[in-house]
Amino acid sequence: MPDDQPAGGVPIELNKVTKVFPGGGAPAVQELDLNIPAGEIVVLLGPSGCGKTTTMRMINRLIEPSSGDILIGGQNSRDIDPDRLRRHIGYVIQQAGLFPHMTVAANIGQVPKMLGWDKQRISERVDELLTLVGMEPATFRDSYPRRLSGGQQQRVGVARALAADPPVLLMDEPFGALDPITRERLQDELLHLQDDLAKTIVFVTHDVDEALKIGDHIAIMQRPGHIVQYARPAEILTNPASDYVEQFLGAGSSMRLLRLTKVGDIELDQVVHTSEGTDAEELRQEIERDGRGYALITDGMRRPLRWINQADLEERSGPIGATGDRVTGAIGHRMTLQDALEALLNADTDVVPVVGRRQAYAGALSLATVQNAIASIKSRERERRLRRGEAQ
Ligand SMILES: Nc1ncnc2c1ncn2[C@@H]1O[C@H](COP(=O)(O)OP(=O)(O)OP(=O)(O)O)[C@@H](O)[C@H]1O
Repeated sequence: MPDDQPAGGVPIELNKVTKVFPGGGAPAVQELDLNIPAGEIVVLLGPSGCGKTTTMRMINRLIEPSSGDILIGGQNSRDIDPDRLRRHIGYVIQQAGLFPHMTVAANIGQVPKMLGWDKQRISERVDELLTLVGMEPATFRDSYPRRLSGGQQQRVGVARALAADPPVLLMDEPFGALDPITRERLQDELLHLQDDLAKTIVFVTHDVDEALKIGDHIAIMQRPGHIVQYARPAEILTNPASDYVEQFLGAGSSMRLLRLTKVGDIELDQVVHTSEGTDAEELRQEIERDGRGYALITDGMRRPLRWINQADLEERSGPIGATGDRVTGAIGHRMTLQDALEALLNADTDVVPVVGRRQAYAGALSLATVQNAIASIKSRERERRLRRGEAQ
């Protein structure tokens, strides 16, 4: 692990890791195997006491494993000095764990200071990180943690963990104490940050929805301290490995798939679409061939303008011009299917146009399209499972 760390993440491998606390009876973690790919967010998900925190804390050696190996970037963590290891692994906990007597800047600059950075470099880094987590440096640099809201404290916690640009971040229920709206916002911000940073992040939660949203992979844990399923979120939803997993996930897997899937990821309807210059008679014939009875009129940049019905075109010729009913709302291709469904239910029409880059027409969505998409995601996951079963 060189001191001059690359910005991206490194893989972490846990091999048969066990932790028995002195006098603790059953192991807190038992022969746990886990491969965490570089640059991914892996969520440890499970009920209280299943060993999530113990597993995480063994990675930075806040807890020493009783047996087994943990490799970080290919190097056995036993061979790395614990202080040095912890300087290369950012750690974020619930309620941020900031030092109350230190300013925001001093909190963030703590590890760089230990690493011997000069004052100027630390100060620049603090400002850079505050900006990164959405806090105005001039306003917050000299504040004390108690003056900050829970969400702001948590942002500072993330900034502090990122200070020395570690390849690995451990996050132990970092948003657990926040109200639902702040929590959602910080989850979004973390995903946004991760797009650029590509750290290896181990994230502990017992909130199923948080895990599904944040995780590239999810490890579902069961007492005593082992993993019962390790898979991508969609697979866990469509193919829970056991009754335990199914029960833990609870009801509503289809609703959760709606939340996981983006409009741009599904097959959209394609409706007849054309510009205002099109001849009315030609369009009428095209609508008739298509069979839906309507078409979408777009502008020169292919942005949706109006819906037009076959009946509006009867006995007309020449350019269609400004005929038709104005499109009142479009669905963005980055929206989740859940948000799209909400938009559909509130729309004046059964079909709503979907727009991609520069608001250009990309397709259309109806309730039936969404329903079909969910059915096909489920059947794809089933097929994948069958193929894998045959390959084994
Ligand atoms: N220092 C300790 N000494 C003895 N037993 C411990 C210690 N820390 C944890 N344990 C036990 O190890 C088991 C796993 O605890 P751990 O905190 O890792 O679970 P968890 O899944 O993170 O739970 P939670 O969601 O409640 O934080 C529990 O039975 C707990 O009581």
